[in-house]
Amino acid sequence: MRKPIKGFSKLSKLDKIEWIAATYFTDADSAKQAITQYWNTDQKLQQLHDEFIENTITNYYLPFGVAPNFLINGKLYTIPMAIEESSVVAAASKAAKFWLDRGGFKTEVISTTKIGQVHFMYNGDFDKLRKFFKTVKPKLFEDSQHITKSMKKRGGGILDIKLINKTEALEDYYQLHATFETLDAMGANFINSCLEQFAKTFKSEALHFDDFLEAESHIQIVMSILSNYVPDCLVKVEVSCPVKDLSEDHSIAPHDFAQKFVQAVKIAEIEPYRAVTHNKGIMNGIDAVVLATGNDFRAVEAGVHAYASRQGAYSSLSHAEIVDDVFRFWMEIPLALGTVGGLTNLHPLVKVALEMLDHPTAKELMQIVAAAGLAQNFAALRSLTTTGIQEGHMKMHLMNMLNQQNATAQEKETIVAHFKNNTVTHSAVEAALSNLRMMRNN
Ligand SMILES: CC(C)(COP(=O)([O-])OP(=O)([O-])OC[C@H]1O[C@@H](n2cnc3c(N)ncnc32)[C@H](O)[C@@H]1OP(=O)([O-])[O-])[C@@H](O)C(=O)NCCC(=O)NCCSC(=O)C[C@@](C)(O)CC(=O)[O-]
Ligand SMILES: NC(=O)C1=CN([C@@H]2O[C@H](COP(=O)(O)OP(=O)(O)OC[C@H]3O[C@@H](n4cnc5c(N)ncnc54)[C@H](O)[C@@H]3O)[C@@H](O)[C@H]2O)C=CC1
Repeated sequence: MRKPIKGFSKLSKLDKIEWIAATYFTDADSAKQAITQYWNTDQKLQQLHDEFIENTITNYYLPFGVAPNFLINGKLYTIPMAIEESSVVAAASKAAKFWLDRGGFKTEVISTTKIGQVHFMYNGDFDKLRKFFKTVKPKLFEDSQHITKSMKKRGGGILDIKLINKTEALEDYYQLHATFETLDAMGANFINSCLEQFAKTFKSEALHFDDFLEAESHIQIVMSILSNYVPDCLVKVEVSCPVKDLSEDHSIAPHDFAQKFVQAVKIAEIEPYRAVTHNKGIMNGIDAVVLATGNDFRAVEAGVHAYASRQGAYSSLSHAEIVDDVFRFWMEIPLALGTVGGLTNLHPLVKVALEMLDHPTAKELMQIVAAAGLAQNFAALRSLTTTGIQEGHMKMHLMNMLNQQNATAQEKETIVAHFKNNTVTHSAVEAALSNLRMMRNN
């Protein structure tokens, strides 16, 4: 029977590994070897990674790939992508190359407002609370000046604070609902610091507000936190071209392709089962760039999916139409991103990614990330509505399958050549490899 451990966090990295290896693995030495082989030989670099999180025992590598040829508002980018799934980078690259000759991606930042809330409980007369809020509002701004000073100088800060009555949904529940402009920062720390200051001022000032009865003056602050739902931090991305220009090969007529493509998008607009997978395809592109640029993909994921449900049912993030023989494919997506703060100035590969993108502002990064998402969606839908997804995906997945079978470099070369003209499936790869090995042994 395994026992819990006390004080694990205080152990050294080596002692943590020793304990894990001894407790959970039948072959403790191999486990230790598997864990420590990913340590970086540069101790300073390793320490930097160790200190990103807590109880770090090793590094977990993700491939860092690039998708070239992204023409966004007339500027050419090579987009860095950190992702484990085969075919995503290839798909983004292929879509970028396709749209390169058709005007590229047109993007526009619609808004950059972020939101934070102080959630509190008040048992009393709402009119008195409203009056108190009006009186205290200037002091909420004033008391947070030590936090907002530099952000204000840069052109950002607190935009507004509102009192919201939520008692119809939950007894005694109110909010201070604040909006912020955080410029090049994702803003979590700035917003949370402001909110905690609002909460402090709000609670203490309530104690001295003359109109409140004794019970009313004791406001209970439940929590102060930014929201990852950012429907007003929105970017738009679009591609379009005459339908006749959609043709690449002659397997499907451009008009038929455009119609089928639009139908596929319409299905995702009205059918949640399909919409989730459709949007997953978009997030293939978005998450990979968000990760490579050191941004918070959980925050982005949560916000994007909430946005996809904003009309009461989960729906497609992207839309398509054919008007006057012009094909148009677009989406609006909420993205709270930073190009300063967080990991952006710390992780050496994030610095590489940001330099590769020409040191973008947060607004520029929103547009680049959105283009990667739309490109991915275009590539997936083109495959789905023409060849089927498996052909391209399995072609890219071939190397993983060969690695699983411990194929040698020479075997890989022969098998890849074989599958240039044959359909890749797990059983076909296994059969081809075993044939090759049998022939060699005879
Ligand atoms: C996979 C491809 C691109 C093959 O497409 P292909 O036509 O066989 O590729 P190709 O060999 O003719 O090359 C054309 C271009 O594709 C790119 N490309 C091609 N191969 C590579 C490679 N090895 N490394 C880097 N880039 C590559 C590259 O840009 C290349 O141009 P070049 O560089 O030669 O000038 C195509 O079939 C495709 O786009 N498929 C879609 C794949 C996809 O969406 N994958 C995501 C995983 S599936 C999923 O999770 C989501 C999904 C699909 O369920 C979402 C949904 O349902 O909506
Ligand atoms: N719910 C959530 O999403 C939460 C996320 N986080 C984490 O917070 C981190 C991001 O927080 P941030 O506050 O963005 O990072 P941060 O606090 O590390 O850096 C941002 C700071 O950089 C400074 N700055 C310098 N130049 C600037 C410019 N041009 N524009 C704007 N600010 C500039 C400002 O002081 C700003 O507050 C992420 O790692 C995220 O994972 C933390 C708590 C909750």
